[in-house]
Amino acid sequence: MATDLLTAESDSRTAVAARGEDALAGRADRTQVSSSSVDGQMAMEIQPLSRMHHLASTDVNAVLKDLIQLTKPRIVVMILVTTVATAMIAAGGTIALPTMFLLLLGTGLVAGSAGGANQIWERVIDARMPRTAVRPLPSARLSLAFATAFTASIGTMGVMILGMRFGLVPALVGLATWGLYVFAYTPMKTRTSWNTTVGAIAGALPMLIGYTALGGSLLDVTGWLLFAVLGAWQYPHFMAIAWLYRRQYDEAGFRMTTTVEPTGISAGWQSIIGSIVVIVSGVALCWMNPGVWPAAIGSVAVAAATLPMLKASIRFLRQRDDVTARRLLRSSLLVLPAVLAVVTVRVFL
Ligand code: HEM
Ligand SMILES: CC(C)=CCC/C(C)=C/CC/C(C)=C/COP(=O)(O)OP(=O)(O)O
Repeated sequence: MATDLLTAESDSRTAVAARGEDALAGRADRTQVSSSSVDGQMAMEIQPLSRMHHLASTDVNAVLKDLIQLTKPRIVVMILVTTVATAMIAAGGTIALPTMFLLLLGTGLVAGSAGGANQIWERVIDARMPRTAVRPLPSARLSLAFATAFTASIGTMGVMILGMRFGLVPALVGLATWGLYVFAYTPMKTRTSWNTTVGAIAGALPMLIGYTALGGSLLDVTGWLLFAVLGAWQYPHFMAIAWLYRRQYDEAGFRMTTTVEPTGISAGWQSIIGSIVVIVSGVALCWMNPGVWPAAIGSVAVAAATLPMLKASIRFLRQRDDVTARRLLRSSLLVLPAVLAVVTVRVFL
């Protein structure tokens, strides 16, 4: 998973970026919108004229692939990992499979819709970065209308599933997260590097969807400690990315910590502080349930699980280059599930 992200910017990506800019600038004279009915659903895409023919199964697969890409699937999967943990912590026991399935479906659809709305909003600026130019909208593989209809449909379905099966609170938290991510975080990305803080709040709020869906309350300290773990984790996670893509961000016009403070010292410190807050909130979570020994063992386990990310943050601060940033990103993606596993298991001891 991490290898995809970490792959060096290739020439082909740059070429796609140029094509995407062309398409968005209306210079895509070799493209044409086509539509076809697939399993009762209208599927639309913009295809090169040379490929204009009846939609074969490969085209259907390509459209499905693009729709999945529109939802930022890797982020959604990781959000669902956090949802499983928070739901189990709130339930304090096992959860019936159909209940878990509906929770993951509802949360996944809302999160995917948020990713889609973000890509719709950023379709022009995304065409300027090799990393994002390959996305379905900047590279004109999906039409704006189809992407919008899909994003609205899955978002509505997700909120309805959460509301009807789990109640108003998780549904409203989902809606608020969507709104914060799309209407606050997304426009802030080109204005101020404080966007990361707003993004971290949006990224951490899904913790409260799973938590409130399975009986937790918004007034519980536990729910907010879970929120703090994910909120703080995003600093090392994103500072590594912000360093790796700093030139692309800068050239495209995004204001990130590493573009406004290019030495990386601020990014390094933010990663270290974020890692420490993950340990502190994780340890606090271990003490929220009775039992001194399980709490003490859990605390040591949380610290041990987060240590690779803290060490990688310190190494990055001391030697700010792509190698240390890649290690930091990789460790962040391993540390989050590990910490969540520890605090979840602790509840059952
Ligand atoms: C301030 C908040 C965050 C920012 C700015 C951020 C940004 C990013 C970016 C730019 C990528 C690269 C995507 C790509 O390769 O095109 C990424 C990857 C990823 N993010 Fe985040 N992210 C944030 C929060 C989160 C959250 C809350 C989660 C889930 C809990 C998450 C999980 C992931 C995963 C799993 C990847 C995939 C890594 C890979 O492709 O190997 N991120 N993030
Ligand atoms: C339930 C629900 C609504 C969940 C939504 C939560 C969500 C999608 C969080 C994402 C966190 C985040 C800031 C990602 C980066 O986006 P980016 O725009 O910086 O990434 P990009 O540069 O790759 O587009």
